[in-house]
Amino acid sequence: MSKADKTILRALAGETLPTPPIWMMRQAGRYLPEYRATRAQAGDFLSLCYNSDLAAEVTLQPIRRYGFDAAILFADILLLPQALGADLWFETGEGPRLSTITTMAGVKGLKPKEAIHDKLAPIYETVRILARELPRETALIGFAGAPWTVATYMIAGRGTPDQGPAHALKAADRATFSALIDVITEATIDYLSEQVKAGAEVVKLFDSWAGSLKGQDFTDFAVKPAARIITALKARHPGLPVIAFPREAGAGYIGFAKATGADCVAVDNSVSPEWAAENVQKDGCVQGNLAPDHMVTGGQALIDATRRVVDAFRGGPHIFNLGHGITPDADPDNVALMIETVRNA
Ligand SMILES: Cc1c2[nH]c(c1CCC(=O)O)Cc1[nH]c(c(CCC(=O)O)c1C)Cc1[nH]c(c(CCC(=O)O)c1C)Cc1[nH]c(c(C)c1CCC(=O)O)C2
Repeated sequence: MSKADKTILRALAGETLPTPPIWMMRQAGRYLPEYRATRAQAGDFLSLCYNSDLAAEVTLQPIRRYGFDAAILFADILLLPQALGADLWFETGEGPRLSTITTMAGVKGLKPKEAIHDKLAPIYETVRILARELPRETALIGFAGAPWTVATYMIAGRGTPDQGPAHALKAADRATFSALIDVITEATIDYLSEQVKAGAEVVKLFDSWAGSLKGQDFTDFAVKPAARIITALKARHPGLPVIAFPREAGAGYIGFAKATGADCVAVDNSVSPEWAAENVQKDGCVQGNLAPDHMVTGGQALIDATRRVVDAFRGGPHIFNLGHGITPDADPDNVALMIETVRNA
């Protein structure tokens, strides 16, 4: 089998396949007992991210268990801010905490992008291990956070329900806010480029909080940074496929692929698959969008909803996925049922 036969790469190139390739956001995660065991062996989540052998191991676990068509590098979008000089830690049961950046002096105090690779070297090593060890039919996806989403954590120092602190800085001190977006954008290009050099075949940009950017802000801080990153990456790595995920963008999903140069737009489950087929898939490959709750609840409702997603996207290129990451309370048997349903639909 040659690289060109990997089903995800075919879908990303615009091919309509009889059965959509499938992978799952957060497919390596706490719902899997083998993940919990390896995480315990590493000590904590960040130690797992920076231990290349163990990070490769947890990336491979869902591939062995389920035979997904793609593996996603095990890491986190907040490793980049840490490499830029922010402090980062995870509060058990709560989530990430970072030192905050809210002034121009703070932005100027970040490390130059050339300095990020020392800290991120173990991530590139994880990619190299995976490029060697993955089954030949499995594509390897690298990723980074999109600048807006990463900035929301760097400004607030934590996850926030409405991204209030980032919106406040954007309103009060546009120059500082824009300078931070620029620093993240430039560093993200180099970070993803190193992942590609190490063996990532696809890259995905996670803009988890894109939905809270409205109007011109969506254009300036979701569309434009993504376009800049994608243009630069494709100049360095001709033919590199890119998936963009402007989560909860709603009408902002329309035209996003054309405006950014993304080969595929991942859609969350707040839009119906029929709407996404009509409005987004007309421009190319779509990824999504089964509600992650079905991985908890299972049963006939899971089967029906899975078939509905497959049927809605049958007329064009599609990568089957959830609308957001699988949650820790999911039942691994429901994942198997979803995959069986997709492959027999
Ligand atoms: C916002 C964001 C983060 N990280 C990420 C995003 C964007 C996607 C999204 O919206 O989910 C992206 C991410 N995080 C992780 C991956 C690895 C690849 C994958 O499995 O999809 C990816 C692509 C591992 C992870 N990142 C995290 C875990 C759980 C850590 C653990 O094992 O305790 C995993 C598997 C931790 C994390 N990391 C982050 C938060 C808010 C949390 C805490 C919430 C939680 O616990 O689920 C930041």
